[in-house]
Amino acid sequence: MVEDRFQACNSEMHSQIELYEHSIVEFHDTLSKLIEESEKRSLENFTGNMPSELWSKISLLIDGWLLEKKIAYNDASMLREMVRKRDSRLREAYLSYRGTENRDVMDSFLKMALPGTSSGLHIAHIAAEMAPVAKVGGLADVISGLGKALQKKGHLVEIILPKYDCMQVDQVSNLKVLDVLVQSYFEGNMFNNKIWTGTVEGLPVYFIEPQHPAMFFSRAQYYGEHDDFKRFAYFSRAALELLYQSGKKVDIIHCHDWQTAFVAPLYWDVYANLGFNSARICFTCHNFEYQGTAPARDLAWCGLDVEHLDRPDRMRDNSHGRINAVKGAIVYSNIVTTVSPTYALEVRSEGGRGLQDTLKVHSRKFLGILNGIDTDTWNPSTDRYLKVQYNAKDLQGKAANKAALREQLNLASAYPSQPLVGCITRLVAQKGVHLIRHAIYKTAELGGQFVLLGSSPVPEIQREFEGIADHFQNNNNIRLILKYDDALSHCIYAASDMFIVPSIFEPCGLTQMIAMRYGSVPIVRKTGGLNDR
Ligand SMILES: Nc1ncnc2c1ncn2[C@@H]1O[C@H](COP(=O)(O)OP(=O)(O)O[C@H]2O[C@H](CO)[C@@H](O)[C@H](O)[C@H]2O)[C@@H](O)[C@H]1O
Repeated sequence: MVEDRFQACNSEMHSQIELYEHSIVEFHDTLSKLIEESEKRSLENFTGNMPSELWSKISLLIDGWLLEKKIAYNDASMLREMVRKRDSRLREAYLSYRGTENRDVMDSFLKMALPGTSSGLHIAHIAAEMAPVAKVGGLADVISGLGKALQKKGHLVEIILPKYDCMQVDQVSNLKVLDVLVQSYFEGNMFNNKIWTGTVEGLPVYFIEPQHPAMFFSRAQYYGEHDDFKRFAYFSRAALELLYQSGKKVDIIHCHDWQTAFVAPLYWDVYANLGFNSARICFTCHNFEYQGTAPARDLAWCGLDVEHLDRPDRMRDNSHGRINAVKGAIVYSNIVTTVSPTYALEVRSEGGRGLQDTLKVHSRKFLGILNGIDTDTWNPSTDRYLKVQYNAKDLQGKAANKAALREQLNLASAYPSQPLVGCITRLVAQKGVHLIRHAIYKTAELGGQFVLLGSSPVPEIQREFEGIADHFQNNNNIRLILKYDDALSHCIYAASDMFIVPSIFEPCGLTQMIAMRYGSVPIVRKTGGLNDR
């Protein structure tokens, strides 16, 4: 009897739960339809105000989100206030979400708008590289690694990149062109720019495709063009124009290296006067060897005032009459960072490559922060490029990867314990090419194995290493692979026992950190970030 009543009660409860679940499913269906509908409208409101109909949709989206995350209505009062006041940051987050269909974007914004988690900022990185979609070297790793880390902390992060014809489009999800053209100034004219959006590593990215006759980013390579200064001055201006015209209320604009250093003076001398002044500018110099110099008159191309800026305390280079983009960013940014504390000390003297005095004048806003690596991308226990995944507690997998690499590169495999030395680098003077060469010959002499993966933008260095590769062609202990190959780089980190980084100077260095993550012992010169931990 009691049992029967219990059964009846139980089944009633079950049907109630089902009903409840059903209504939530229905609610979400309706919500998705609404979102879909609003997306169909393309981005016609991209530059204008949103009609109240869309604000109702935002409000509905928030309700769904609160329900999903089980957040009490009262805790969300700040969010509701933002809807009531038509807060532009909310509009911004919604537009980014619509542009990318990435739930993380909306999630991180909504999270930040809740009381107690209001540390969230709207951060826009303007950069020339981002891994894995457009990578030449370490700058690319930092843009995605730092972007992801900031997003995890609840900040709304967006990246603005050039739309290179040679970028790895298969690494972008939901790549699509927006139904707007952003016009930007260059050399006395206005040019249209197509704006593409997509998601890379969970981060919303805007790609700018200039409709300029010089086809700035359709050159089948990222850098090394005769008009690089022009290409990136154009991009810096167009990126700011995109932020300005979309009405974004960004808190931090973070620019990187000489290619986007123009952003700092452009922002304060041109855009702040137009009322676009909510942001503060952070400039990170990943390498003071590259400063972006040109005759002073070339500054006018992107709309900067040559007379105003061609002065020793502004953008004039400290040792010749040209203007210097990195110097401009140091003078004009609110905060200037470089990528390790030791390098930050080194660049205050000769390491500054002529900018040491400028850094001294601006020392109060200059600091070195050690880079980190993206531990999701560089993780031997999940790395899809590896033959066998492994971790610090189970190094069996490392031996299997060593065997696999030996087979792939046709190296001797009779002695599993024969040490394998790895090196992955851009082959430029900074990286100590003569020491790398020496290490290759010395390893061969001592009976070890050596695998070098690298390529050089300097034709003489590339030729020299092609010569060494030929020399060891029939040697089954030495292999030089002189190209860029992301998948192979993962396999080398996993297979090697030791990893050399004999840099003459090194602002931070990421390869020694990745090597450690893969259980390969780094052997480095004590310089810059190689001296820090
Ligand atoms: N042929 C190849 N194939 C595949 N992958 C390759 C490759 N050659 C290099 N890589 C990869 O590119 C990255 C290079 O990192 P580095 O730290 O050496 O940066 P780089 O000197 O380019 O950049 C600058 O910026 C970074 C970031 O701030 C600083 O760490 C550094 O000191 C400074 O010089 C690593 O992820 C490496 O695996």
